[in-house]
Amino acid sequence: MNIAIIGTGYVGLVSGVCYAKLGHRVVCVDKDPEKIAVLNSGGIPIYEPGLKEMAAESRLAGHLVFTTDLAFAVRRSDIIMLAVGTPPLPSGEANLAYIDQAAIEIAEAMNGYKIVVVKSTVPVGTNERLAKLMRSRTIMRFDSVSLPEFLREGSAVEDTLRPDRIIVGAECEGAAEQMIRLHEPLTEQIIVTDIRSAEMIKYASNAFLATKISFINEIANICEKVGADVTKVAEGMGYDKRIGPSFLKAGIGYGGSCFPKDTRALIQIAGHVDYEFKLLRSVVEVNQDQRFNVIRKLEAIFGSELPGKTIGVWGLAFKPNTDDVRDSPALEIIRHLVDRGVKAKAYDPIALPNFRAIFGKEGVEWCNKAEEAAQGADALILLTEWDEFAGVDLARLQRVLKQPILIDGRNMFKEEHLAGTDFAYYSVGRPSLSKGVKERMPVLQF
Ligand SMILES: NC(=O)c1ccc[n+]([C@@H]2O[C@H](COP(=O)([O-])OP(=O)(O)OC[C@H]3O[C@@H](n4cnc5c(N)ncnc54)[C@H](O)[C@@H]3O)[C@@H](O)[C@H]2O)c1
Ligand SMILES: O=c1ccn([C@@H]2O[C@H](COP(=O)(O)OP(=O)(O)O[C@H]3O[C@H](CO)[C@@H](O)[C@H](O)[C@H]3O)[C@@H](O)[C@H]2O)c(=O)[nH]1
Repeated sequence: MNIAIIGTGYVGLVSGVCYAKLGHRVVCVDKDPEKIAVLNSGGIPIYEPGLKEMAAESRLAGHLVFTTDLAFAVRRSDIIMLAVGTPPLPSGEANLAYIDQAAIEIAEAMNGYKIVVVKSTVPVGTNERLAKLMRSRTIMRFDSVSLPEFLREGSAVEDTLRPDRIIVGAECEGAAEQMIRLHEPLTEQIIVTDIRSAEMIKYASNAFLATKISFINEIANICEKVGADVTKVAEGMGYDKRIGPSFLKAGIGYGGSCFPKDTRALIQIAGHVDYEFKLLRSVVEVNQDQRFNVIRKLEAIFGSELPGKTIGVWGLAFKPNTDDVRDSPALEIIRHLVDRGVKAKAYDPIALPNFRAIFGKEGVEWCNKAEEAAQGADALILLTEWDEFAGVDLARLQRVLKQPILIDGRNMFKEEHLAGTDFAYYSVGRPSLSKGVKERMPVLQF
């Protein structure tokens, strides 16, 4: 099939490369000429394991083209997929200006029948509104399809080539059939539904996963007070098939370009139909507070002496295997520490340049190596669970730090890692581990 993808960000690029891998003729369009220049020179503007090699193969086979010329891409394609951003407005609502603009440009370029597919995450009713907007700009026939995207950053290629399910929201049977044919090689779980339900499935899925995370984080906070271990609790819960083991990792709360934005947008969507989504409001509130547990632990350890201390920070990305720092909890944690007069030394294996570009404050020493960030620090906080950190020799790390204090915001280390070291170790919802490792530091109560 001939496919045009409008918006070559995360979703557009990964989808485009994967459809090309399946043998389709794909044109990826972006209005950002620098991005297209990077792609045309064989580079990849995002860090995503496996993507660069696959893109190179498909370009070589002539299946994948990158351009800024939207009209060219639309004219030569039968299926036009919208994958532009829908970032949050200050109110929390999705900003639909980019998708509206792209839809207008598509309509004005159309030279015959097209299937117009929305992959971007958009509020319920948006596909219908976009179709009206396009009909006011073209006399050409087209059908609308909502095809929400469920890929995760860091495992985006794998998620796209082996998805749990494909959701197709369509009114036109022919368009739905084309979508089934396109995705049949990937999964048997293709669910065809009406457009509004497809739009809602995306928000409901993200909101549910966010709810699981806030739930386990609250359980972790209680575990710290009652002396239970949240990792054991989550494991025990996860064996129940009705609950499942995934998304029950306690930590510093969720971040990234999707959960924070989509949970707030769903609260707004509900508000517009006069429904207060109380549960989701609490999920967001719990998540917002969870990141401050790291700071509360530092305050409990250093008391009024926290200003002036040097704190090493390991991990800036919102999760491992990505260089995306959008809504990363590390942003707020480090800004808060710097505002309190703390000197931060920060390191991330991949995301440091992106983080530094949006951090917007003085007071951080940017480090090229994990050990450099720990050197001479009064304590180390771990905010992203990169594999690199798991392999660190903690006995050596202890010698590098001014004081052997480690606050593990992701429960990365186990008792055996710490055995034989002198670390005062604090994690999330595992108080027994903290006490067992270091008697001279207090067992923190919050
Ligand atoms: N990032 C993810 O992991 C993910 C996963 C699932 C769904 N989504 C959803 O997919 C959508 C895209 O997300 P993203 O992270 O890929 O966005 P992004 O911000 O990385 O990329 C969007 C791209 O669209 C381009 N663009 C905007 N208007 C354009 C136009 N008129 N013509 C051509 N290009 C245009 C921008 O230049 C940008 O490169 C969002 O709605 C998001 O919520 C994202
Ligand atoms: O048990 C867990 C699982 C995740 N997280 C955090 O949750 C956030 C999101 O993680 P993840 O879902 O793996 O990453 P995303 O790439 O943001 O993917 C989510 O958001 C995408 C955009 O909508 C969807 O397509 C995906 O299905 C959905 O998982 C990260 O900060 C993680 O650290 C936890 O704290 N505990």
